[in-house]
Amino acid sequence: EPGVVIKDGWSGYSLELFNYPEHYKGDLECVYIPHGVIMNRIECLARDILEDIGHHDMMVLCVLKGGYKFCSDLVESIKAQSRSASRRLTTRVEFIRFKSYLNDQSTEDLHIIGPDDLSMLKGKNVLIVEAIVDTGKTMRALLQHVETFQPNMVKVAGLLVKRVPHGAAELPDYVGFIIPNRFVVGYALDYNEYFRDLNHICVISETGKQKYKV
Ligand SMILES: Oc1ncnc2c1N=NC2
Repeated sequence: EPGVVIKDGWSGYSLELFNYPEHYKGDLECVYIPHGVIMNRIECLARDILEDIGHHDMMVLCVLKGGYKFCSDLVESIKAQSRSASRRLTTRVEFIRFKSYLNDQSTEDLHIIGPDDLSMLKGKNVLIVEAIVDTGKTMRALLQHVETFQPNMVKVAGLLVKRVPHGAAELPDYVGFIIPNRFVVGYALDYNEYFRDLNHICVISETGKQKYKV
């Protein structure tokens, strides 16, 4: 199975059934993926990752900002499961950001902000951790960039893969959920920097879109 598939018709859970920050009352449509479901799915991904690349020291490349919660919880779960399997596994985390500059054409130019020197990746098992993959552009740009540092192996973990037209041809190696083409927030996914402090993955309401529009 490539991941938990959420169908287009999924209307999410009613907000009244869940706890979320008071200041977002009225700004959300529904709870799309509750925090507990996210966490359990992450434990499964951690187990698969450990089986595949847990025999070597691991270099985790966290794609900011959206990936910081997924990365933190995933690394914790990998460490917890490697401890209980009494494995000695060091997991180092590096952070990179993408600045997609819109030049005068409509094309975007993906520019990686982060440590210029990623030579510490040489010979290592690298795990790229992204919260959401839609077009797959950043994933491909990052894979290309990482390959130049001659890692031993590179794998990609994506919490969410969005079904978008002309979407990513290839899926990440580890997929949390495959979701419809809707704008989701929460669990570090933002809308103009809002909703990162929301634990569940939710769909933003029209009110919320207007309220936090820039
Ligand atoms: O649904 C989304 N929510 C937040 N951020 C992004 C999304 N898709 N690409 C980037």
